[in-house]
Formats: sequence, C-alpha cells, structure tokens
Amino acid sequence: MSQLVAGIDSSSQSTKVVLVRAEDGVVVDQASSPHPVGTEVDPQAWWEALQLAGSGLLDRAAAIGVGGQQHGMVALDADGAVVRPALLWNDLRSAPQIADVIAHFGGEQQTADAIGSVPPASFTVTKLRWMAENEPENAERTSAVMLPHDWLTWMLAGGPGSGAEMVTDHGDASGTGYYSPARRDWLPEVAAWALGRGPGGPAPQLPRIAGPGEVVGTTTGGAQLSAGTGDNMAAALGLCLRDGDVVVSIGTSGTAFCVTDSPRADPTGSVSGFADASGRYLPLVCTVNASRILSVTARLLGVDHDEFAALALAAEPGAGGLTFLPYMDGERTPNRPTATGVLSGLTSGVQREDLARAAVEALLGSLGDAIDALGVVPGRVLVIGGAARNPAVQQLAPAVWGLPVEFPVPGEYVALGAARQAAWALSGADEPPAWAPPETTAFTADPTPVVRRRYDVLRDRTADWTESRA
Ligand SMILES: Nc1ncnc2c1ncn2[C@@H]1O[C@H](COP(=O)(O)OP(=O)(O)O)[C@@H](O)[C@H]1O
Ligand SMILES: O=C(CO)[C@@H](O)[C@H](O)COP(=O)(O)O
Repeated sequence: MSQLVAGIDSSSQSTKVVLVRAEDGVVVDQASSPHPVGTEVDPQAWWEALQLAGSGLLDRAAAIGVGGQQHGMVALDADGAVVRPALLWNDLRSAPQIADVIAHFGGEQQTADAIGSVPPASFTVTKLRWMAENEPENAERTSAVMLPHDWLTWMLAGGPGSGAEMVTDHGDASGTGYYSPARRDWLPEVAAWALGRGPGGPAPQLPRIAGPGEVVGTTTGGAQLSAGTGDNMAAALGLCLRDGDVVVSIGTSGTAFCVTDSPRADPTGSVSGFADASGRYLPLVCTVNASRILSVTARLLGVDHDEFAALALAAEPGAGGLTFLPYMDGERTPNRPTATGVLSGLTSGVQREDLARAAVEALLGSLGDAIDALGVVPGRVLVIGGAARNPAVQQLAPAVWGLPVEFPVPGEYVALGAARQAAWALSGADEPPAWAPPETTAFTADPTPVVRRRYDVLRDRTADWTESRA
C-alpha cells in the first residue's frame, strides 16, 4: 500500500490538513479548523487548531510538512515560551518602522539589495523594531524569533524543553527582512539591531535554514518532518508550476507571484524578492484586502457568496459608474497603511447589482495592479484561493485583466504543496515527486479596459490622502 503524507496550511483564517498518497499526490482525507479573528494571535491557538484539524489524519502520515502564513513574529523567551501574541502579516502597526529599516541600510536600493525587498509593515523585521520601540521589556526578553510555520514544525517535534531543533526554510526566511536572498543566509546582526540591541549586541536565536527536501526531525508519533515553508511558496509546490506561470491567490491576502532562477531586488517596494521552497526564487506582490472585499460587500447586501455573484454578473461592466477603491484595512501594495476604502460615482440610480459588480471590479483592479507590478509577461495566469471559487471572479477576471485566465480545480494548494515537500523529504530524492499538475478550467472574455482606467484614476487621485482610521 502507498505511503501517506500530510500537508498543513496554517493560514490567516484557519488550519487545513490534507492527507495524500506520497506516490501521486491523490488526496485521501482532509479537515480544517478555524483561527481566531484578528491580526494579533496567541500561537497556541494555531497549535490547538492544528491538533483539531489533524486529529485522525496526522497519525496516518509517514511524513508531514507545514505551510504557514508568512512574516508573523513569534518571539520566544529563553525557555521557549511566547513573549507576547504573534503580530501577523496583516498587522500594519509597524508601518512607521519601515523608514528606520530603510535608513539602517542607507536607502531603498541598498535595502532591496541586502534583504531582497523594501519591507512593507508585514515583514518581521519591522515588527521586531516596533516591539523594541513600544515594548522594550518584551524585546529584552526575546531570546529566539520564529515564524508561524517553523514554530508549528518545532511544536510537532516536541516544542519547548524537548531538545527539538528549531528549523526553517529559505522561502519563509526570505520574508523576515533579516535574511539575504543573494547570500541565501540569515543576517543575524539585522535582527539584533531591530530588537534594539545596539552595535555588537546579542542576536536572537534564529532557526537553522534547511535545504529543500531535507528531513528536519520527527514528530513525537514518529512521522518525519520536512522543513515546511511560507504559504505562497507551498502553493507554488502544490500547483507544480511551469516557468512562465503567474499565480494569483485570492484568500485573506491577495498575491501575484511566479518562480524564477534569480533573486529580485525591487527598490520601489512593490515586489517582495522571496526565495521559493525548491532552491529557486519567488518574486511576489501582496495586497492586504482580497476575499474580504467580496465578503464585506455581500454582508452589506445581505446575501451569500452565490447570490452575490449573481448580482455582480447581472450588472453592466463599469457598475453603473460606481468605482470602489478597496483599501479598507489599509493597504500594503500600494503602501498605504492608514488608507480606508473609497466609493466614487455614487448616484441616486445605484442598484444593488452595481455595488456587487463594483466590489468584484475593485478586487480585480487591485490584483491587476499586482500582476502588472510583478513585471513579467504571463504565459498562463492561474487563480487559486477561497474567492477563486466565485463565479463572478471567474467570469470577470479575464475581462478586467485583458488576459485569458485558468482556474485550477478547487483545492487546498498550500496544504498540498506542504504535503509534496513532505513526500520529497520522505523519498530522499533530489527533486520533488512528479505529481500531476491540477486540471484547470480556462475562462476568456472581451476586455473591458474602461474598468481598469476608472480604477487607476481613483487610485492615483487618492494617493496623497491621509486618513485617520476610526
Ligand atoms: N464562493 C466564494 N466567493 C467569495 N469568497 C469566497 C468564496 N468561498 C470562500 N470565500 C472566501 O475565501 C476566504 C478564505 O480563503 P482562503 O484562501 O482559504 O484564505 P486563507 O488561506 O487566507 O485563510 C474566506 O474569507 C471566504 O470568505
Ligand atoms: O504576507 C503575505 C505574503 O507576503 C500573505 O500572503 C501571507 O502569507 C498570508 O497569506 P493568507 O493567509 O492570505 O494565505
């Protein structure tokens, strides 16, 4: 009988676990469990969600891999206990510290050259700096810093007091801001600086960075553990990407990314120059407002996802003149951490259908900007994530982007990619197993450039607005 491996996606909203056949990646079982709402979460909640979702699955796996939301700051004291709740990727309170980081490296290009990115507030380095400035006693007590996925891998290996090694991978390490994608190594002195430790001050312990396909430990139940990775890197593995593919993920975050052979160093801050989980690189553009644009609008309209899609599809392109700039929770790309949403073009003739349509066009406008910022000519655009299931997104994406778009069969591609990494580690091979890429459905439509033009005007007109959030 084929061996089974498990893949975990500990993402913003929930933990998902898939149990798959190591030989071909066929899913035999899966489960999920929700996370608390908010941008500051006690990591214990992820551990409890993992145990709930993994119950009856993890004990059947010969190897396990963990994919996790990137960037979250898990600060640990000398005993391995968490110092404070984790600050997540979508917690933008550390926006003022971005300037400190850029000044530390001596400018935008120097920052991008050193750490692969001009870090938005999502990156761990800005969060450490925020803690040093606002909670110096917590910064002082911090003896090790981990990320959500590697903390969970460590917990599976036994956690504090067990002697288990702390291990991460290049993909997730590259989202910290104290890792050099060019050198493929930590910059511990940057982590020490961020914690306010002064020149020559002690660096926090950082997990060892494992190579792709490495076995990094075993669970208390005897399953092998792979290094795990960030959720976007795991999705790239789960989709078995081809060169030229651009992935757009519409979950809590919106992301556009592709796999490349060399690292990126974008001084504008739009593209994060990540490493991937296979020894290559993963330039990525991320937005903070994504599927929530649709769910908030559906809530206002009092409808579920399917009714919302029907309303949006019943409206004309351009939503009766309504344009929605969807930076409701502040925004990361473009860097507008204090922004709020803007509805423009509201007339007394507005219909519910127009509001639904405007929300879908807003989501696609924002993600269209993300695809453009990536700066590659896509061979294929593949759309995944919870909101990729929405028929209005499927039908309108090719029209708003002016590109043919493919939707892989709905699946948990982050968890699947983590499982593929586990199967790779289990095999001891040089390459990940050659699982079949997912089936896709292609959507085409006549382009509606007026939608992007109106969106661009509203985005640019509001560029210097300074909002104070309620
Ligand atoms: N049919 C749908 N239409 C729009 N949004 C959807 C639909 N189904 C699920 N979602 C949204 O997808 C989101 C979850 O997506 P997911 O990719 O699992 O997120 P994450 O990985 O960030 O936790 C939820 O916010 C949910 O509202
Ligand atoms: O910050 C980023 C990428 O840089 C996000 O993509 C997070 O990794 C969270 O992902 P989801 O929970 O939305 O999948």
